[in-house]
Amino acid sequence: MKSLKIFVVEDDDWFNKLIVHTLSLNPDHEVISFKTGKDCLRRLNESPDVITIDYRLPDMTGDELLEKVSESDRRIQAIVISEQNEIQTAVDLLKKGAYDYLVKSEDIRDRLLNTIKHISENRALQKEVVILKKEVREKYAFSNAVIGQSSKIKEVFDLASKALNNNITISIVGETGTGKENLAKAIHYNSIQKEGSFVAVNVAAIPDGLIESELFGHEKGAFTGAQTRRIGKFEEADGGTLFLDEIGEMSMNMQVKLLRALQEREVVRIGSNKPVSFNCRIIVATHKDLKEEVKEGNFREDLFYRLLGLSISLPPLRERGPDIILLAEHFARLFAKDNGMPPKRLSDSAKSKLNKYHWPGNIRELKSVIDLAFVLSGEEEITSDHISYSESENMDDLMVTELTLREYTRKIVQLFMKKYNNNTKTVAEKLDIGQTTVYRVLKELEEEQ
Ligand SMILES: Nc1ncnc2c1ncn2[C@@H]1O[C@H](COP(=O)(O)OP(=O)(O)OP(=O)(O)O)[C@@H](O)[C@H]1O
Repeated sequence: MKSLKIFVVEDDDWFNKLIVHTLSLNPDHEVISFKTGKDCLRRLNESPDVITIDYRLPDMTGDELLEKVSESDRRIQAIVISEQNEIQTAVDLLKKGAYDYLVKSEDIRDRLLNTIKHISENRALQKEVVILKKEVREKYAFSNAVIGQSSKIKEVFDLASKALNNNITISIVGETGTGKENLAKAIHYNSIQKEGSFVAVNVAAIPDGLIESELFGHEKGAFTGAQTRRIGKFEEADGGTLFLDEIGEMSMNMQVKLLRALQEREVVRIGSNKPVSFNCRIIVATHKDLKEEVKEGNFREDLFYRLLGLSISLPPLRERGPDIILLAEHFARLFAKDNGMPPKRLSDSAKSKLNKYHWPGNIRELKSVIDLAFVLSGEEEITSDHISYSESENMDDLMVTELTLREYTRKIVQLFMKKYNNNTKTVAEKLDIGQTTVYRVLKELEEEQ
């Protein structure tokens, strides 16, 4: 299939042939020629991508035809071709929506091909953007993006769903890796803000001196290094969602400016005195207890209340019961898909090991544990042998995870075996138990695997 349909409207026979010939040299172009504006309008329902319009047609002027074309379909790109180089006419036509204004000069063929090439590239990019937007939307459809069926995560879904049809500020609190940004994106792509952009700023990652310009933008020359004007994240997120991660790390000085911007719903770029209004949803996230931060004088109380909005608390993974395995299976499928590999299942021993761990790094940690297990495991199955935690399991960690006495015994024996180089005699002495007990526990562990 030809990728670009071009209508050529030109009453001069010789020039018409020249343009048609020039454009038809590219096999991707389907070129249809007309002598009058009316003939062209009659076939507009065939949805051309581009129309080249002679400025002086026998039945109407170039701008009349341009207006009719844009009224009928704004996506059609019009190139007006004129005998004379009249700047004012060119400006007027471009204002009316013409893509380009070319003069019938010697290099018209090259210039026309160049313009068509730009249009073609723009079209391809636009198509790509539409496809990508659709993909992102599918990826962040709630059921695909926020995996979980535990009662705690269901409460999160219920709360989040209340925010989809309005622009209420949302504050998400949760330990590191609990999925705060993931939830913020899912809310954005399912909300009335979804046509705008999702713009994320990690407050903790930007040095204090740069955060104002990052959020509010700056004018050219506003400070050393500001070589061009740059719009800030508030303006970038206009119509969409601004996600401020690690808000608890913001300096007091910047908190005052943020409060002012949120109250006035406008920002002032550094080096300017003209306020620019914005209209975006704000979602903030933190792993800190902001109320405590307010009490300690690290966070402004007025800003705290301004940002509180709909408050969603994301539970740590260890409190999400069945979600641990659901997520583990999800990440195993994802790893297989991303790497073009066949899927693998999780053995019962693997599931049991995953369920017993206390997950200090939450979902992010689970994802990397599963990625590694996938790589280390055999063809079809991930077993407990392939599951290893980066954090060494010391006695403190042991107590964080809730286990039965029998399971604690096994863990303790395992730890001591590691510590004393698998010397069962020393382990038995250190634990003040018989060596046969050590053997029995080790045998049980072996049988379990
Ligand atoms: N419920 C979920 N379902 C599927 N994937 C999830 C879920 N929650 C989080 N993830 C994934 O876990 C990883 C960590 O999530 P995310 O970055 O959103 O956490 P965070 O709380 O914002 O982390 P931090 O506190 O470090 O900023 C990401 O890869 C994310 O896609």
